[in-house]
Amino acid sequence: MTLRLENVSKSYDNVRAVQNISFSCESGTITGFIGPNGSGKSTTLRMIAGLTRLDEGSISIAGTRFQDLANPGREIGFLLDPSAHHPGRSVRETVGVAAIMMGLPFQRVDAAVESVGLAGAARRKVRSLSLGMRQRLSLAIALLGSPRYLVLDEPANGLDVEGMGWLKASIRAFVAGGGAVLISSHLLNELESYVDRVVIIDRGQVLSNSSMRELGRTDMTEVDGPERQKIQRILQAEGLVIVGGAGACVQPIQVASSPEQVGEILWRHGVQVSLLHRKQVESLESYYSELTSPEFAAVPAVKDER
Ligand SMILES: Nc1ncnc2c1ncn2[C@@H]1O[C@H](COP(=O)(O)OP(=O)(O)OP(=O)(O)O)[C@@H](O)[C@H]1O
Repeated sequence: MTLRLENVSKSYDNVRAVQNISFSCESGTITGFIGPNGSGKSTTLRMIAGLTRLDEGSISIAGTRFQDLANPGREIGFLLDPSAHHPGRSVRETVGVAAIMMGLPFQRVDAAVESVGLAGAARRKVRSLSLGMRQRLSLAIALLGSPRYLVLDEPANGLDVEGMGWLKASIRAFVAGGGAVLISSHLLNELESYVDRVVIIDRGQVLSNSSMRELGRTDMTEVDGPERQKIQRILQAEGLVIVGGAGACVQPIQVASSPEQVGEILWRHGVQVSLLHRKQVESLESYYSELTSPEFAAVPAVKDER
């Protein structure tokens, strides 16, 4: 059971919002989806929901395109835009409309409203709800059809401390039941405490896709030598991501890979190396900062002049 994106691209006029990205979310796992503002997260999540058309590539939910799902709300739940609900409807009516669309009995509505802690606000109009309450309402609708997948765009926005704890517990319970969750967030310290995998995106491209376990073991390598441009060119040609120190920078080149791999590649190419050592990843936030830092990030591949 997999939510799979393969070579997905999307441009708006001349903005390349998403460029050839691929990753998948397996059942029983929580995948964090992180990146700077404007890096393409919402565009990607909206493409999964069929709200934004793909230019290229494919997205499938357990092998089926979203558009082809017979009853999408029973398969995959979305929390994309908490302000999308009609402001004049009550909480109960809003969930009720969703239940009708999914072909669910109205009896499910009160339980759903209660499960997200909104029983006391069931008759309040959406326009009078706080952002955190709208997030809870959106989650009630996302979970209403007992889907197997959940896609959440910044669900923690507007939640208080208790709300954050509740959100985490809800996501964990969903995954414990065999579901798969894809969640975007800027709260990296929070995210680190409960995701299984993390996909880092910047300028529409996936920079890193690894499990938290792998990330803990992921080595950043610092490497340098008299032929710095050549080192950069060779490592990029071998598919490694340079995260800093390239070009004319005075710092060593930083590579998102192990020193063993970097050393083996450079040895194979006969390049002289003056420095090669491991730089440990301390936290998701520090790893993310290294990958996406404006001075260093997405170091463009140097042209192969050979
Ligand atoms: N409807 C649109 N029309 C034109 N450009 C758009 C549209 N939606 C997004 N973009 C552009 O696509 C790029 C990616 O935007 P997107 O909203 O996917 O980023 P994001 O990672 O979700 O950002 P944030 O963290 O700020 O929510 C940005 O350059 C944005 O300006």
